Amino acid sequence: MRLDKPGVLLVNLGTPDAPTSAAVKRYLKQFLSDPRVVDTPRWLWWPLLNGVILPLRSPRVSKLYASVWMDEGSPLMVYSKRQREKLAARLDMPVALGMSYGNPSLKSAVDSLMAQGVTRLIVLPLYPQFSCSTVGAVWDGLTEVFRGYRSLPDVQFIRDYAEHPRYIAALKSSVERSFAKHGQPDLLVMSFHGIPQRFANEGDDYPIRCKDTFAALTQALGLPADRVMMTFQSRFGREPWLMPYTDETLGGLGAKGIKHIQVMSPGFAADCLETLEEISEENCEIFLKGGGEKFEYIPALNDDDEHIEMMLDLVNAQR
Ligand SMILES: C=CC1=C(C)c2cc3[nH]c(cc4nc(cc5[nH]c(cc1n2)c(C)c5CCC(=O)O)C(CCC(=O)O)=C4C)c(C)c3C=C
Ligand SMILES: [Fe+2]
Ligand SMILES: [Fe+2]
Repeated sequence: MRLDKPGVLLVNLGTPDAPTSAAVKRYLKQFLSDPRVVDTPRWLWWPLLNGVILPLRSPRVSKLYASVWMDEGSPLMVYSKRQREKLAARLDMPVALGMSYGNPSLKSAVDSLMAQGVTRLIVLPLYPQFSCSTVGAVWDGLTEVFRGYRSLPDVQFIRDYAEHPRYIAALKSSVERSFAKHGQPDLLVMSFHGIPQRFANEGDDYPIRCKDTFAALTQALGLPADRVMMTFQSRFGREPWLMPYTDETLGGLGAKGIKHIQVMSPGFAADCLETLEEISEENCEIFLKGGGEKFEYIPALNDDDEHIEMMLDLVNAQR
């Protein structure tokens, strides 16, 4: 008889092993070679990626990583490891952490669960809003790992959790903590990572899921429509991405008399380069240069207890 032994696979994007040009190049090469992320025909993309993007971007971005690096490592990794540890402490089953790109790889994580006798994988990609470019890539990565196995586990795949009541409640608490500490701002900006508009046109429901989170959190906070706004950050390449863009929007707020803002990035389960540098540093500067006066960044849920409780709920719903 086949035993039923569940185990949890937490997945996030991945991050460089070190804030050096070589490590960032290695990471970006794997990440940007995934057709889920950049779907330009390979014959066109390969020479561009290897000849232009990696040589130019890696040294520049490695300096940005160095500016947010923590004593224990890259913020995304530090918070992801804490999330794994805290969730494991609350569950009576093995919990492993795997990254789509870089280390620890998805394969190392699935291998470790299988070695512990797991027969049922509960896969939790830590992306609250589905996108083909993130959750789709996790699915692909898993099937690639399974390609090397003679026997396969049962798989329960949590597609996303954009409106999960505990996710919204945890975000609400984080906003209320920030309002209590810094005062209520003129505007609360929810900045989500962007994707090419074309992906959405072709069926990716990511923008709908972002709107779902935005609407649920706005309602939970009881904020009027003119005190809250949704934007998209981290544009890459030349084609149009989801709009409005965070940087352009923030740059224009001061002139409209909006002097105090707080910005949160509810799509990031853990703080990382895109929040700690792009939002807290770059976009803060853009807002202040445009005539804004007071800017605060509301941290990601990271290893907050309420966030771990939400993960626990998502896993327990699969039992
Ligand atoms: C090239 C296209 C990209 C798409 C599409 C994309 C989607 C996407 N990404 C995240 C989450 C994260 N992205 C992070 C970094 C990052 N993203 C891209 C490009 C795309 N992302 C690049 C090139 C980078 C690396 C940094 C840089 O060179 O600018 C991170 C942070 C990683 C870290 O180490 O801290 C996260 C997290 C989501 C959620 C998403 C689609 C919804
Ligand atoms: Fe990204
Ligand atoms: Fe960025």
